[in-house]
Parts: sequence; C-alpha cells; structure tokens
Amino acid sequence: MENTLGLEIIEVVEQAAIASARWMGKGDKNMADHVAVEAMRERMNKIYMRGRIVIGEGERDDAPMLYIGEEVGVCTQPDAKTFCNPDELVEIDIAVDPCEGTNLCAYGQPGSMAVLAISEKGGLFAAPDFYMKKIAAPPAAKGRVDINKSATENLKILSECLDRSIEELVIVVMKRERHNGLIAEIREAGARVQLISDGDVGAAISCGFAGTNIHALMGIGAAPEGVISAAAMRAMGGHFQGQLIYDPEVVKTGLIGESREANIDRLKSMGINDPDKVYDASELASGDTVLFAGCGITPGNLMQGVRFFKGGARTQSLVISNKSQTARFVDTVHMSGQPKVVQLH
Ligand SMILES: O=C(COP(=O)(O)O)[C@@H](O)[C@H](O)[C@H](O)[C@H](O)COP(=O)(O)O
Ligand SMILES: [Mn+2]
Ligand SMILES: [Mn+2]
Repeated sequence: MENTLGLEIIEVVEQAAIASARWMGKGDKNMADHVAVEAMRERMNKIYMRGRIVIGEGERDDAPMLYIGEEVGVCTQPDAKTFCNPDELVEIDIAVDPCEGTNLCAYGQPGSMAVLAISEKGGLFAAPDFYMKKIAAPPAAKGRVDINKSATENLKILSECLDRSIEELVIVVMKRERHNGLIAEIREAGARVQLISDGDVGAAISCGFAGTNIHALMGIGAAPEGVISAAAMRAMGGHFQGQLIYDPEVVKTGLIGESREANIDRLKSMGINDPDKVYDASELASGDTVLFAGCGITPGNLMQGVRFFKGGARTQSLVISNKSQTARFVDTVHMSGQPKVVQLH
C-alpha cells in the first residue's frame, strides 16, 4: 500500500494546495476551500484504490467538502468497468482537510496547508464533527505528558523530557475565549505562549520536529483535524491525545448544537458510548499502515507555501509513514504547458 500510494498522495495534496493558493489573500475562504476540495477529488479519482472518505470537513459551517462516506479512486469514473476490477484494488480509508486554515489562506497568513491521512479500511477514527481537547508533544515526551494532567504539571514533565527550562518552552494555543484560563496558567507557570488564530494541525505536527521552536500544542480545536494530527504523530512517534468536547458551554459556541445532553445522544447514535474517553494517537490512527501527507499553501513552520512562476509552480510537501519510518520533504516544480524557464528559487 505504502509504495504505490506514497507518491500519489503527494500529488493529491500538491494539487489541492496549488488550487487553493490561487485564492490566497483574496478574502474568500469558501472559494479557497472549494477549489482545494475539487482539485483533491479530481486527483484522488485517478488513483488505483478503493478509497472511502471517513473524515471530510466543513459540516459545521457548511463549507464545501469531500463528504463522509464518499467513495474515491478510479472505480468512481463513469467508464471504470472497462479498465478496473474493484476486487483487485486495496480498500483505503482517508481523512482529508483540503484547505486546513481557510482563513489563513484567504487573508494571506502563514500556516495553511492541504492535508490528508490514509490507512487501511478501519484504520482511522471516524471522528464526529465536534471539538476535541488536544495535547501534542515531541517524541521525547511521548507517554509522559498526559491530557488529564494540568498544564502546569505537563510543563514540568516537558521541561524534564526536553532538558530545557520551563521558560524555554513555547506552547501553541488557539486564540479563543475558551482558552483564557489555559493561557493564563501556562504563562503563570513560566512558559511562553504562541497564540494562533487557526491551523492547529500544523501546530500539532510541528511539535514532532525539533527546531520548530514549538514544544507542545494544548487546548481545544476541531475533532476531524485531531485525527489527521494524530495520524501524523502516530507515524512519526510523537505524543498526541484527544478527548471529544461536546458541551457548547465549554467551547463557547453554538456551532455544535444547543445542549450537552443532545450531543451525548448524538454521539451514542454514532456508537460512541463513552463520550469522555481519552484517545491516544494509536487509537485515533490505529491502522497497521498510516500515512500523512501535507503540502504548504501559505508558508509555515514545516513547509514553504506555493510559489507561482510563469508557466508553473513550486510546492513543498511532507509525507510521514509509520511503515518506512520516514518523514519525507518533497520539493516539486510543476510545469504547465511549455514553460520558458523552470524556476529554482
Ligand atoms: O483552524 C482551523 C480551521 O480549519 P478549516 O476550517 O479547515 O480552515 C482548525 O485548525 C481548527 O482545528 C478548528 O477547526 C478550529 O479550532 C475550530 O474552532 P473554532 O474556530 O473555535 O470554531
Ligand atoms: Mn481544518
Ligand atoms: Mn479546511
């Protein structure tokens, strides 16, 4: 699965990123999202696989989406019967966020990217479109920090694991009213806080790499993004835990329904009987083979954004694989038509 799909999924995120980047800075987040979805779908439908979307994104705010349950791959083409036998194709589950950080893209801010995670059928947690409390930390702190511990305790643990003082730690938190207490606690403990407006997938994965100057992600973001982050962290051996948040009072938004009780019932109807369960990365991305792919739309901690030139574009992507234990940065020059020049820098 990995060998054949590894390269294909790079192209999937590359095409989504290029499409979205054309809408960078135009102030239209839905368009930036829409074109990324279309480009991702078009490229995925050329892959020899029986793919199924288990995590699409956008239900909460009616964004355009690759919908949950949608089948993707060559078999979806109208004339598929003439060239493909579904029984010979591997069944793949896919979690996508074609434009993660739509606001960042629309307003020309750093950190938006096209991302996806894949695994064999059943290998990714089909997270409901709720929120998720998250903690991500570097591999050295894997299994040592704990989402059930206070931020203060986790900072002490991080400081030991990373052999640096608490004052030298940088913790990413989304700038949201729900995090006012968390932000105050982190600052009180002596660590530094990097507030982000959007894009907690990039922040979570950045914890996995030394040199990003990000040592943990804490707080509540969206659950689908949590699964994609978990897949990347599982593949590279970083720490990730998530707990669904279903109480509108906690997230301070009406976007997830009117009441806690109604949401518990909704979760039960989806087969989630313990709504407070803490999931670790290997439960959110439990497959034997787990691959993450991302491509920068705007420049970020890990990848450069899309750069256009006359007759083409240049992208930077990242593919992380648990099987080959690789984090592969891929730098691609895309040539359209007959470029007069292939731009290197
Ligand atoms: O920033 C984000 C938005 O993602 P997208 O809609 O694909 O542009 C994500 O990284 C966050 O995880 C999440 O969606 C966000 O925290 C949602 O919370 P809120 O904005 O407070 O409703
Ligand atoms: Mn997103
Ligand atoms: Mn998105």
